[in-house]
Amino acid sequence: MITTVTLNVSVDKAYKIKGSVRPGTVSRVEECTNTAGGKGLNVARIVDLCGEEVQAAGFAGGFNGGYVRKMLDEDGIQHQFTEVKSETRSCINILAEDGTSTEYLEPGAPVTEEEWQRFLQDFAWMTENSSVITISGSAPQGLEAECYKTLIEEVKRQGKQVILDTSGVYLEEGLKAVPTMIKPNQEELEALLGTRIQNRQELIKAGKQLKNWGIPFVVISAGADGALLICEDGIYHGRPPKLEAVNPVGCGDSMVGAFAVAMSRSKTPEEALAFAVAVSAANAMNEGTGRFQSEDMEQILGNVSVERIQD
Ligand SMILES: Nc1ncnc2c1ncn2[C@@H]1O[C@H](COP(=O)(O)OP(=O)(O)OP(=O)(O)O)[C@@H](O)[C@H]1O
Ligand SMILES: O=P(O)(O)OC[C@@]1(O)O[C@H](CO)[C@@H](O)[C@@H]1O
Repeated sequence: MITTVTLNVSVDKAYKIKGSVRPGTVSRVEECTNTAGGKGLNVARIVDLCGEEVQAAGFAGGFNGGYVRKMLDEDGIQHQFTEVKSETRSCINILAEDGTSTEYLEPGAPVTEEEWQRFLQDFAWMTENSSVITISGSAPQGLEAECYKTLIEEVKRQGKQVILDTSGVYLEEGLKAVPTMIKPNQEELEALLGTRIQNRQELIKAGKQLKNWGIPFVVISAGADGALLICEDGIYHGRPPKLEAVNPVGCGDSMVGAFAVAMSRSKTPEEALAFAVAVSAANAMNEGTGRFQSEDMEQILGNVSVERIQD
C-alpha cells in the first residue's frame, strides 16, 4: 500500500480557450474539466494506474471537499480525508490554443489546530499498513512550516520510506527530518539554496549538496530534458524521447507517483529512474492531469535513455 498526503486538496479546473490568454479581456471557455487535485491526488491516480494499491490522506471540507471525494470514488481511489470546517480550494489551469499553460492557485482556507491534531491521529494509523508515503504540494493557511517535518518523523519512526515534493519553507523544514527522496525542479532548488544554477554541472553540484545532507535519493526534474538522480549508486540522467506534450501540468506528480511505485517494488535506482521518466512523459502526452495511457508509457519506456554520469 502507498499512502499519498495532500494537505492542500483542490478542485482543479482545466479551462481550454481559443487563442492566447489576454489579460484585461473577457474570454469564453471552450471546455472545462474538473479533477480531484492538489499534487498528492495526482500522485494517487498515477500510483493506481501503475497497478499498486493506494490511499489518499489530507484535509477536505465543504461542497468542494464532497466533490473531490466523489471524483476519487469514480476513479476507484480509496481516501480517508480529515474533515475540516473550511471549504476546499479550487485551482485553475488555462490551456490556451497557443500551447501555453497558465495556472492560478488558491491558497487554501485555514486549518485549525484541532483539525491538525485529528489529521495526525488519522495519519498514524493510515501509514501503518503502507510501505511508502508521499507528501506533496503546498499546505493550507494555519499550518506551521514544520508540518511536513512532523509527518516525516512519524513515517521514519515506523521505519517506512517517504518522498517529499514541496517547496519554500515546507521543503526547508521538511528536509530537517531527512526524507528518503525529494524531487525539486531547478526553480525550487535555486530557491532552497539561494543560488542561480546555470548548467547541468551546477545542477549536479546542488544535488550532491542535498545528498550530503543525508537524503538518500535526490531527483531533480528538468521538464522535456528528463531528470537527474543523485544517490549512493551514482549519478544518472534519464531522458525521454522527443514527444508532443499536450498538458505538462502534473508531470512532477507523475514522476513522484512512479518513484513511489518503483520503491514499493524494490527496483534498482536506474530502473526506477527510467520508469519515472516514462510515466511522467506519458502524462505530458495526456490531456488529463495525473493520468497516462499504458501504451504511451510502454512505448516511451523503450526509448528512455539513462546515462551514468562520471563525477
Ligand atoms: N515536454 C515534456 N516532454 C517529455 N517529458 C516531460 C515533458 N515535461 C515533463 N516531462 C517529464 O516529467 C518530469 C517532471 O516534469 P517537470 O520537471 O516539469 O516537473 P515539475 O516542474 O515538478 O512539474 P509540475 O509542478 O507541473 O508537476 C520530467 O522529468 C520529464 O520526465
Ligand atoms: O498549491 P500546490 O499544492 O503546490 O499545487 C497545486 C497544483 O498546482 O499542483 C498540481 C500540479 O502539480 C495541480 O493539480 C494543482 O492545482
